[in-house]
Amino acid sequence: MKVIVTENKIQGGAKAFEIFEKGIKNGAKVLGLATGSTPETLYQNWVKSDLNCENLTSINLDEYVGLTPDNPQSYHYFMQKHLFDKKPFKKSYIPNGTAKDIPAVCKEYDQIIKENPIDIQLLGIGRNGHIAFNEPGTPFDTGTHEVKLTENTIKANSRFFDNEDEVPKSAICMGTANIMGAKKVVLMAFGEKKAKAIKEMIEGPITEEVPASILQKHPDVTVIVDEAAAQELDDKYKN
Ligand SMILES: N[C@@H]1[C@@H](O)[C@H](O)[C@@H](COP(=O)(O)O)O[C@@H]1O
Repeated sequence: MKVIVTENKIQGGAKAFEIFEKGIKNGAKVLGLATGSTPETLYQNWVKSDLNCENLTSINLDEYVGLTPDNPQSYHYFMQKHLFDKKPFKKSYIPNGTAKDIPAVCKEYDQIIKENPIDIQLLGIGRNGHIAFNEPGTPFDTGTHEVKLTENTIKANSRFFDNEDEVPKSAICMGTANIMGAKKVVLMAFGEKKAKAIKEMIEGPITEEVPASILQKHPDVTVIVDEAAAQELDDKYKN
């Protein structure tokens, strides 16, 4: 894995945007996109840029079950607000968390990804090492599926909701197998709360208990971390 340590998340967002911009200029057409507070600085750079996205397809990692697209906590809403309102894409896919038949939505999503292989996949990371909503213990070969969120994740994500009870208990998530199928992966992490997960992902054993550790097997991963998230890493990763 290539590790880039930046001073702070503003610089990290600028670095991540550089990678996406270069990739798109070199022909990337399908982007795997992510939500959460981490990619916000990337999207800030993106909307300020003159990059035209009208020929691009986006495929988001996940969506909460039960939240409608107009719910401000939904990932549909997040993407609209942070990117798509200002940079419309040719086609944008996000799992439908309000569908009656969730297994059918998952099957369809796997098919969408098969037909639109992801050129660059953006990721954040959870404090317990989860990527998208692939929680510890999720088999590495899983495709799109409904996930029961762990107490850990519900607690961590409750900061976006009025209270913890409002956090949905499950989500639809592109599985680890789909993430590993992307040609290139860019993972961002900022802040000391991510330091342990970053260390385990890069230096620890590859184990389903740390979902992000599978990325050690991916041939093209760039990790962008600020100094706080990099603090537990071996010095050889610090540039
Ligand atoms: N499903 C999302 C992940 O895609 C994200 O990486 C993680 C960390 O979020 P944040 O970037 O806000 O720390 O939160 C959620 O669980």
